[in-house]
Amino acid sequence: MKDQICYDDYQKTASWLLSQTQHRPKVAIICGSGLGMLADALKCQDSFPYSDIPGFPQSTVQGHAGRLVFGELKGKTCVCMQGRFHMYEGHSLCKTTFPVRVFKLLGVETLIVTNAAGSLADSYQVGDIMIIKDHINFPGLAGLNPLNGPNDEKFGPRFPPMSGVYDKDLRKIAFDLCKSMGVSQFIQEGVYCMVGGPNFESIAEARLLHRLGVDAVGMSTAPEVVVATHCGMRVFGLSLITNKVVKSYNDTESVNHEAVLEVSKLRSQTLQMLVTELVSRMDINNNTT
Ligand SMILES: O=P(O)(O)O[C@H]1O[C@H](CO)[C@@H](O)[C@H]1O
Ligand code: HPA
Repeated sequence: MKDQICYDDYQKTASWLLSQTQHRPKVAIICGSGLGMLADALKCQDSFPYSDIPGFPQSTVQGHAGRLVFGELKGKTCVCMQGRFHMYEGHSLCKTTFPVRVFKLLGVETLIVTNAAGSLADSYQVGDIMIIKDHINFPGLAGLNPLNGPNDEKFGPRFPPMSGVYDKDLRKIAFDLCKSMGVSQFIQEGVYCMVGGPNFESIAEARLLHRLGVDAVGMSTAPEVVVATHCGMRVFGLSLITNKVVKSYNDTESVNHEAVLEVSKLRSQTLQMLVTELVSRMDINNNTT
C-alpha cells in the first residue's frame, strides 16, 4: 500500500465491502490487544480476513486476528475490527487509521475504541476498565499525526478541535450500565496517553507520565480517534488495565505482552456485555440495503 492515501483509495475499499455484505453499519468497534472476542457477540456475521480486503493493511501483532466482522448487536448493525494497526508495526499513521475513513464511507456514525493499557493512576487495579475521558497524543504532539499532509475537505477541516471528543452522553450511559451490571467496583474514568512503543516505558518515563496526570498508557487509539473526530464521528473509548506500569526502582516486576493478553481474557465477558448493552442503547436507525 502506498503512503499517500487519497479519497478514491478509501472509496474503493468501502465499495468493495458494500458489494460483499448486506450489512450497513452505523457503529464501528476496534478491538484492542486480546479483545477480539468482542466480535463474537455479533449475530448474522459476515467476516473478511484483512488479506482479502482490497487496500487493507495487515495485522502483525499477536492477539490481533486480522479480520473485519460485520453483524448485529441486539439488532444494531456494527462492524468490528478484530485487530488494529499500530505505528510501531511500521505502518504510517494514515495506514493505521485507514479503516476509520473506510468506516465513514460505509455510513458509520459512532466509533468505539478499546485497548489494553498499563495504569499510572495509583488507585487503579489490574482488571479495571477505564472509560476514556480524554487523551494525550504524544506522537501527535511531536508532529506524528495521521492528518499530516494535504487536507481532504471531503472528510473534515484542516484544523479540527480535539476538546470533548469522548462523548459525554455515551460515557454517562456506560457508567449507568456498569452500575446495573453490578461491576462499578472496577470501573474507572480517566486520561489515556498514547506513546509510540513498541518498548514498554522506562521507570523515568513512567514517572513523567504519572506527573502529567496520565491514568493509563498504551501504544494505539489516539490516531484513530483523531481521524474519527476529523470526519465527524462520535467517539467512545474503553481501556482495559492489563498491568500496572512500573514506577519504582525497587520494583522487580516487569510487564510483557503475554501478561497483557492473559488479563484481556479475564475481563472479556464484562467488556463484551458492556459494549453490547451500550450499542443497544444508542439512538441509531438501522439502514437496510
Ligand atoms: O492498544 P492495543 O492495540 O490494545 O495494544 C496494547 O497492547 C500492546 C502491548 O502489550 C500494545 O500494542 C498496546 O498498545
Ligand atoms: N505501556 C504501554 N502500552 C501498554 C501497556 C503499558 O504498560 N500495557 C498494555 N499496553
